[in-house]
Amino acid sequence: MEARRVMSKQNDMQNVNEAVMRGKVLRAFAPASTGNVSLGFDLLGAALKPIDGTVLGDEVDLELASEFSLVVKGAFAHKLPADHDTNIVTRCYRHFIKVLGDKGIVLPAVKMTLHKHLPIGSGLGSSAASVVAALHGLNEFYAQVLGEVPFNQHQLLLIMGELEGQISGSVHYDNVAPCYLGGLTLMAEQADTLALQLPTFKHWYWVACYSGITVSTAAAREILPKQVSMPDTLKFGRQLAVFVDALYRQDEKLAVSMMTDVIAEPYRKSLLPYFDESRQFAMQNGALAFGISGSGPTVFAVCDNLEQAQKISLWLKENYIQNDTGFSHVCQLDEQGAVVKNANA
Ligand SMILES: Nc1ncnc2c1ncn2[C@@H]1O[C@H](COP(=O)(O)OP(=O)(O)OP(=O)(O)O)[C@@H](O)[C@H]1O
Ligand SMILES: N[C@@H](CCO)C(=O)O
Repeated sequence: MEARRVMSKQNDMQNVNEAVMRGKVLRAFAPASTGNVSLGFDLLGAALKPIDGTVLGDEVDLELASEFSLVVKGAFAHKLPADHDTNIVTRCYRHFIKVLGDKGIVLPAVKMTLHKHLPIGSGLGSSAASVVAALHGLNEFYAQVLGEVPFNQHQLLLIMGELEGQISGSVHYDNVAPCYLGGLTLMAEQADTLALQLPTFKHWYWVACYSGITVSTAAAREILPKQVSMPDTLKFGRQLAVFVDALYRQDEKLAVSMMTDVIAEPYRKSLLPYFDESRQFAMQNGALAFGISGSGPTVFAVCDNLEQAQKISLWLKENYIQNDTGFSHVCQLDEQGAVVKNANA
């Protein structure tokens, strides 16, 4: 009897909040991210933000509706399957509602609008940005209906990894974690600690150049050897450990000397026309490090000087880009990660 009274009080409260939320549109933004950062295959990732204010990430709008629907807009909307049931945003919604439904929490439906700004199969964590914007948006939207967030940060990140894994072929957090949390993140993948935020070099610029071609993450994983040699294993472990130590001690020279890729780049660069020439130009023109962003084709160059970063970005624009969908941006790390705002304002 008492439990029923509490439940009915909750329902009354939910009805009041639903009424308040009617007509309100919440917009969630999730930034582009670079996975691996050369030395941390599947374990290290960073969120990126162009310094010129360009929106580099996906946005999802949410508003109350009588039934669920998804609208897809934006520069890369036409590259996604026409059937919205296969869109990862729809899958996020259904999963989110089901997990809560299984706990007896029944929520009103939403209309979601995905603004697909990130190219698909780009190496910039495109599906991860949709997953993070959708799930963070749902969590914050329903928090306004329920009075508290349905999932805490850890629970939500677990769901993000699971959903991202459904389409990229394996669960790896190096895009969803930095995209959601911001900054540079190292995966711990423990029951109570999924990802750790690392210190960074605040004066670094990250040039990110997308060539315009598509490389599927699943295909780029398929071409990697199934075994790693003993010398490469030792080098990988040493580089990652020393890099993290160098970050904590802010030893830039040592950190930079660890930024090479023994796991993926030797195999994946064959998928990337003009990779070697681009690396050569970047390194001869002041880059501290250069590598493949995630599974490519985007490449990144790290610089400690804005002029050099701009020069490298321009050269990549003119030489690495293959078609008119490509772009190049000088970025810094996006320390905020996913954010929501009131889209009515
Ligand atoms: N909202 C979405 N955003 C991106 N991809 C989506 C989305 N919904 C469904 N997909 C599908 O998921 C797959 C994503 O493939 P993949 O993992 O290779 O790309 P990605 O996440 O864009 O890669 P990257 O991390 O390199 O940017 C594609 O087949 C794409 O059609
Ligand atoms: N760590 C993943 C990132 C995919 O964007 C990979 O390199 O396959």
